[in-house]
Amino acid sequence: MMIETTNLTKTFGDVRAVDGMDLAVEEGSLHGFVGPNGAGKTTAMQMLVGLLRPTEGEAYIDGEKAGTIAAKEKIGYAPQEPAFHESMTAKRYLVYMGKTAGMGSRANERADELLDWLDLADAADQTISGFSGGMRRRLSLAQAMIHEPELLILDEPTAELDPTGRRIIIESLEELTEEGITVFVSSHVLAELEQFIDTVSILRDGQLVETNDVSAIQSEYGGQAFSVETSDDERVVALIEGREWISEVRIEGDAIMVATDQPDEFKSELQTLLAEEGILLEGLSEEGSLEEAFADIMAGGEAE
Ligand SMILES: Nc1ncnc2c1ncn2[C@@H]1O[C@H](COP(=O)(O)OP(=O)(O)OP(=O)(O)O)[C@@H](O)[C@H]1O
Repeated sequence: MMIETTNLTKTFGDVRAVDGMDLAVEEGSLHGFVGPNGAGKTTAMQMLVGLLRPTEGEAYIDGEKAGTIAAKEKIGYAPQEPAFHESMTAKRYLVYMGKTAGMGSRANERADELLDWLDLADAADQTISGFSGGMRRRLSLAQAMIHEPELLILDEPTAELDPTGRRIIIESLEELTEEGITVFVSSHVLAELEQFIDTVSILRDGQLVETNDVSAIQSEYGGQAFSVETSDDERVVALIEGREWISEVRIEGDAIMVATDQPDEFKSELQTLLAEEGILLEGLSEEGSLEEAFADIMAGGEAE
């Protein structure tokens, strides 16, 4: 396991910010760490990176106890509110961070690679104080990656970004999947992560509510729901019932309600079937998403 915690707990006075968390994240996975504001995500991450000491329980990073040098060397961390040396240029800052991590002359080349990768090459020689919010997030990600860590821990890397800024970060994280890096990324908006994470843990009031494959959570909580209107609803229901890309189908009023954990498959198969049968598609709208499933989990009091 890349991350393994047992009864990980942190209390601040009466507040159990993280409460008996047993978490396991496999090497190479892209793991979403999701929960509403105040759920304990930042506190848990700070224990994993060794910035906070657990009140109870333990955390291990690839077998090394969290907080030890051996564990820290494996981790790249981008905090929720990154703090930079504002008067440095982006390039100098990255090289400096690389050297601090013991990289030597390779830091220079690595900084250029990362600036390039994160669309910051043109800003390499600008001082950080003039950077926009989006540029700061990207620089923070570059900083986390400078020493080629095995595990990236990213605290809400897309928070407060405009859609373009979000897209650049998410696309960058998607690319990491191919490199086998383990990514542990938090957000309070599951929809932002669900397109690229493979496993997810959901945290509420310091406790893990659920930890599973994204696809399992999607099907457990109904997956994606669609409302479909056609010229012959009954015939369509008869045609699609029992197909492996359908979890549930029924007629509700003037529409067919469909739940599926394979929405893309569903949409393309439905269109093929309707065309073959000469049935008209009069309306197709998305009714629910993992985000709604998440809202149900949050509201459902399912914590152990
Ligand atoms: N240093 C601290 N002293 C006292 N209470 C704290 C401290 N740090 C966190 N808390 C409390 O612990 C709980 C969890 O906070 P934490 O920041 O870990 O949540 P979070 O899930 O990261 O939330 P957000 O998405 O808002 O950052 C909150 O109730 C918070 O007020």
